[in-house]
Amino acid sequence: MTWIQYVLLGLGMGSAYVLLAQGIVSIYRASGVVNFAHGGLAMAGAYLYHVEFRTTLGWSEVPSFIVAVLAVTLLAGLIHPLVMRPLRRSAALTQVIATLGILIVLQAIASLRWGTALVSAQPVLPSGSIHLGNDLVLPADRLWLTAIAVLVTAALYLYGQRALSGIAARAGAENQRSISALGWSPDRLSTTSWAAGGGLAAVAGILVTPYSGLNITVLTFIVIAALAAALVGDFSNYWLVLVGGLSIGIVRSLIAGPLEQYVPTGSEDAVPFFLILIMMIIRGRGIPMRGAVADRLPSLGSGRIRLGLAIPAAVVTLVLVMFVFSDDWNITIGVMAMVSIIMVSVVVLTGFTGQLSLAQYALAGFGGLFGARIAGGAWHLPFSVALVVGTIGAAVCGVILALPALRTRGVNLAVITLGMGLAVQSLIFNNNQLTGGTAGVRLDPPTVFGHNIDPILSPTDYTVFTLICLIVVMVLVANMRRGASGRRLIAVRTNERAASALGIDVVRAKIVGFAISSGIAGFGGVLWAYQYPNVVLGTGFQPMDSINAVGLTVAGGLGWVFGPALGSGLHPGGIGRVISEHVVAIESYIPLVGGVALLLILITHPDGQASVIAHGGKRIAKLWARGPKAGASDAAAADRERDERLGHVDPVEPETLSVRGLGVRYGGVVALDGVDLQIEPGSVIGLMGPNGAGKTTFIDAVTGFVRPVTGTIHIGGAEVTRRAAWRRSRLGMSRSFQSLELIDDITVRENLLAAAEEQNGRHYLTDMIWPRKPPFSAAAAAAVREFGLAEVLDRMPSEIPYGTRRLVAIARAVASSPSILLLDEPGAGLDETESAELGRLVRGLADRWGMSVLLVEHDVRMLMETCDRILVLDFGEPIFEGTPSEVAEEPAVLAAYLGRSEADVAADEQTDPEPSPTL
Ligand SMILES: Nc1ncnc2c1ncn2[C@@H]1O[C@H](COP(=O)(O)OP(=O)(O)OP(=O)(O)O)[C@@H](O)[C@H]1O
Repeated sequence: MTWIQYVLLGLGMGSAYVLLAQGIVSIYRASGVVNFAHGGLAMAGAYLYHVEFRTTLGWSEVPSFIVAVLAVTLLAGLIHPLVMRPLRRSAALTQVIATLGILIVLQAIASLRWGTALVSAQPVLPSGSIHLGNDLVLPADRLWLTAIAVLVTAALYLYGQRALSGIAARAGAENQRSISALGWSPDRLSTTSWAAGGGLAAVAGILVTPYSGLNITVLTFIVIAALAAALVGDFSNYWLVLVGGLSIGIVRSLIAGPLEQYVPTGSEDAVPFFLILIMMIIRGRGIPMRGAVADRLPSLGSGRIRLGLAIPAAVVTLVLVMFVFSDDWNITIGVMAMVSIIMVSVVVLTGFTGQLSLAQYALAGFGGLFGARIAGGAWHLPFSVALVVGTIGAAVCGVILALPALRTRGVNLAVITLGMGLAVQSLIFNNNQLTGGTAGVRLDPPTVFGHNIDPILSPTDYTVFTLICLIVVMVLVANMRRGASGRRLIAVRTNERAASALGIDVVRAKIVGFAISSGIAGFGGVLWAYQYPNVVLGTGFQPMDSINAVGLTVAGGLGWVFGPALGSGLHPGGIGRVISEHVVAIESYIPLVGGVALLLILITHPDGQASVIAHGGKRIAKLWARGPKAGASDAAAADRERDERLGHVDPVEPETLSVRGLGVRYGGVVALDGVDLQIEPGSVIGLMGPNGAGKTTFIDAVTGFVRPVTGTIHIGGAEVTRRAAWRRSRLGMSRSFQSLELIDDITVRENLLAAAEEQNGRHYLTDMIWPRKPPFSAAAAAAVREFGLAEVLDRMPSEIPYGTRRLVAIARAVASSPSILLLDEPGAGLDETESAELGRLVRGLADRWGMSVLLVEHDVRMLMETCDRILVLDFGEPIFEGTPSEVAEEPAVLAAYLGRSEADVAADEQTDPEPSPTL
């Protein structure tokens, strides 16, 4: 009986999640943005109603409710044009971070106006109990709440299905242009959805506060449950969101009730996280599907350390700290250095690897926890050991965190990591037995080489130490960026499909990215923990700190190693604290200033302060040198000469590709059925067929991007049918993509290097100490020469003409010296002369390099002139295989192209025996 009672009680809280989640989904459906500030809007509504209007002004319930909901509706309606609209062309990552910036601002305003203490609130809905018999009592307010949730769900569903503006809003999330073409203004629709979503958030906040209590963090983090519910409905299906939200409410209620004795304390807060985790494992994909839109990502620095600037800057800072500044200033600089180290972990993970984690302070906390357990408590091991153990421990935790990231990406990963941060805080950091609860763990003062650097007694020494640590971490990460491992991580961030095709083990790259980033966060966490004699994990490493860290890193420059140092100035313990103490008392305004500054920077310079400095620096250097520097051009010429010297063609390892009975289905669509093909070394086999015949699917299946339902694939004697794409690449199979899929964030040279260099896991560590920019392999150098790319090697792919980019894509596929090369419409978009030249180059790859080449092309002339044999597909089935002249005369082929019967085509042939040049 108790169980049913708890289920009924859980419906109440679950309904609040549903209301919040439906707001998130409405905003997402219209504008494509996951609003992490939704809990902040709910909080604003709740404070306005319960504190401002009901308590302070003494208004009655109805006007308080109406005005509070309208106020938040207006606020959300303004957020769109003021913040989100200017960012509509920015990276999805930037937009998510903008919503985090809004959350920071809302929290800062709420804390200034209403403080941080927990406020209890009067019930809003009619109270009383409904007796259901058998001692079952259902509080009437929960029933009301559930009814409201169901009604709102039904209303949203009907609006989305029936109302024209609802349908247009839904279409707008996917393609803003399509709805403009239909005469709707995407901006107005998005603004309306933001306003409506905000209103719903306010309703949810007002109604849920009597059960949850009210302070600035409670409602902010209820949003995690709402995000989990939204995820159940895949941010689109309102009814599934209802089921998800109610289920989370019920499970939480059961955990707080009859299941309490079986689960650790704090488990109810972890429920949404585990639900999200399960959803990800069921729904996620290892590699994104073809057609997944490559997002524009924040731009990246080159990782080059300008010694002429870096050494003087480091020396001056250290001299100032040691001999000029007071202890007070030095404490601030120490805080900024420690925060910067944790933020460098964000650069590695989000900047370089493209994984948005909102749990970096949880990882820093693990570092602090392991370090404190080793150095405090019974062990009493030295500070240096604590640093090592904290770093390694956090890196191991990061590997565990990486597991869900292997099947998800982008915003979903942000949701899951935010949930994880909260779960870690509830289950681990607030657990008395593990962390000493509010008393914390006592630590001995740190010593380095026997020298006491106690942060309380000698803060300057501790600051000098943390600054040296920051410099070392920055150098290691800059080295990594310049080395093979940096290229690999960036390839993964930019395009997982292209990375796999280059032989990069995407899974390993992500795990390593998480491990290195978490190790750095853990290292920073140990330093942070040692600031105090007693480390209290529950308050020292909070989920909101993780959000701030990402925000500040973006403000500083997510793609630059020195970005965190710039962003850390906006940290509450940073420069603002000193100004507050010595100039004007602004301490309580620092979070607000930080949040507003973040939003302004995002809108004006989405790539952060570092990008402005880096570009300004480049411009000054150019002016200074008045033209390219002699030294630089000498180096470039030397590079070129060395590449040229290597530029003779070594034949590749000869291998035959054998495909037997290949079949692929996409749901009900049979994309390929029983296709056989053999390609011998030194030959070019063409694959042709009308649009949708299955040509790209064939390449996808052979190279490991789509799993076939029937058939086998062999490279030489080795069967590879079930092997991952990157493994096939390493066995000598390379491909190009119809849509090129170049790695746009690195230069052409780095694109070729990423393909050509040996894929060795050891580089992830060695690069940090000694990054390598190896000369091109013989194959890559020959490709550069044959494809005429020497002049564009040091340019970004986006800076070179389209035709040259197509050549870069092929050169990249050739750079690893593959035995088998599959080219997917390499000539698309080229004019006749360029196509003819390309055909000759492809022929050369078979004749002189000895490759087994598959050429998919619509340009029939190029196929006829280049291929030894041609296989023709139609509706996924092989209809003919033969020499080019046999293909040109085959009625079945002409019939497939012309959409006519074979008999008609044969009859035409008799009257006009000339083969059609266009087929
Ligand atoms: N991810 C997918 N989900 C469902 N169907 C798909 C998917 N990808 C391809 N298809 C379908 O499979 C069939 C073969 O498509 P494919 O792109 O391989 O043809 P193609 O010959 O390469 O066409 P094109 O010349 O236009 O590039 C088509 O009917 C296509 O609609």
